[in-house]
Amino acid sequence: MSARIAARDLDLRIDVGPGEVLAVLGPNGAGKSSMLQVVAGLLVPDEGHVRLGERTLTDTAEGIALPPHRRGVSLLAQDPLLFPHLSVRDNVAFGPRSRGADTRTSRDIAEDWLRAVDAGEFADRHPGALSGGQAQRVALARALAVDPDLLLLDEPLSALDVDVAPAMRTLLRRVLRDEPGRDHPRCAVLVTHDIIDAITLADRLVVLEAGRVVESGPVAEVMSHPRNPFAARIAGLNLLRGTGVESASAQPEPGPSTWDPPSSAGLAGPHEPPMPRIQVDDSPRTFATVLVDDLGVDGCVVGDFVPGARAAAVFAPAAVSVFRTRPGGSPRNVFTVDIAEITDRGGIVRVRGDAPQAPGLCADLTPAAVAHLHLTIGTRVYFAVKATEVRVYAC
Ligand SMILES: Nc1ncnc2c1ncn2[C@@H]1O[C@H](COP(=O)(O)OP(=O)(O)OP(=O)(O)O)[C@@H](O)[C@H]1O
Repeated sequence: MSARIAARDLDLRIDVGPGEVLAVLGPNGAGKSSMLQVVAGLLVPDEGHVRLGERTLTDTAEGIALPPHRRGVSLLAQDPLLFPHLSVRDNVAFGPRSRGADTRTSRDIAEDWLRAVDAGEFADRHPGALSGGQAQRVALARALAVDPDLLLLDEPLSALDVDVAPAMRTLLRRVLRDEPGRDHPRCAVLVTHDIIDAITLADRLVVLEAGRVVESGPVAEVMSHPRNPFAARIAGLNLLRGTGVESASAQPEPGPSTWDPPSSAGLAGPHEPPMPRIQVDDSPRTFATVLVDDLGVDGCVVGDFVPGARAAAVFAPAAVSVFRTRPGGSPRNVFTVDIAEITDRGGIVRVRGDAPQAPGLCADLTPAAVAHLHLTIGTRVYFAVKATEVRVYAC
């Protein structure tokens, strides 16, 4: 699809491969729902097209705008939007019936899908007698009962209690991934705020910001190499962006080092060096610097890197050591940080602070290290990270 909508400052181009599940993430107002509305036929862009396989659903240049029910697309929204006066069975049978199936066949289809989403026992109830999780399962059955080629999911788990969401996620995975009896897998677009949804359900991820695609790629690739602050935040990584310069000064430090996995959560009091890293390869490392304002951040080059072009320096909060006085000695990147937030993350304490060149840098410490360093909001500290823990790439 491609869509330009001036009133929403939207200018998007997104492709989904056959059988692929695409997760769409982005901050509030980024254009995620508008994108789904364009694909579902609820919103006509100023300019653009939507194609599904061989079929054109929208083409502003050709004056084509198929109505929602003729697109072969189902939209499952946050709100199940079931018809309150119909039984669950008739809610699900409504789609096949309005596409010409007789009453008997429509009800058989409905019952098959209700069983597939573990909601067969609710067939005779009315929506008012269902819990939120049950209603959402029925809504999924209703979306699938019309056998769509494309399923659009708009935060389908966000209205569910935390204890119900995992079961719905498992169910979505089953219908998206392992669906029996379909000669070609259907594709799906999943709008979500939850990175776990993207990791567990999607093949690829796009990140929207201000109506534009700012990241796109396989989920693991985007999460390990974010190029945009929003993607870095959901990936749980620190990201600084600046200009790439070749580095003469940064030298690898002795000893094994790697990026994945980061060291134990233990790290990083002044007297507590990071745990040894697991050596994953012996290939020689190329070091480079990302110049962020007046600060050079040294790191290992991974992937593309062009001196003089924009580059990202990325490191895990677990790789950061925190000091009360500026550390000297071995070559490290050092940021002067004023602590803005200290949060408990279940045995790990995340310390977030603002450096002049980089607001919102994070370090993960043990509670003992936080106590030992007497850290509180407003404390000035120094975040240090070895060049071997920083990945540098074009962005
Ligand atoms: N009905 C509307 N009329 C005009 N502008 C709208 C309308 N709905 C949304 N917008 C604007 O379009 C832009 C994209 O909004 P959209 O709802 O698509 O974002 P979103 O990523 O889905 O946000 P959220 O995560 O908050 O649901 C925003 O600037 C928003 O204010």
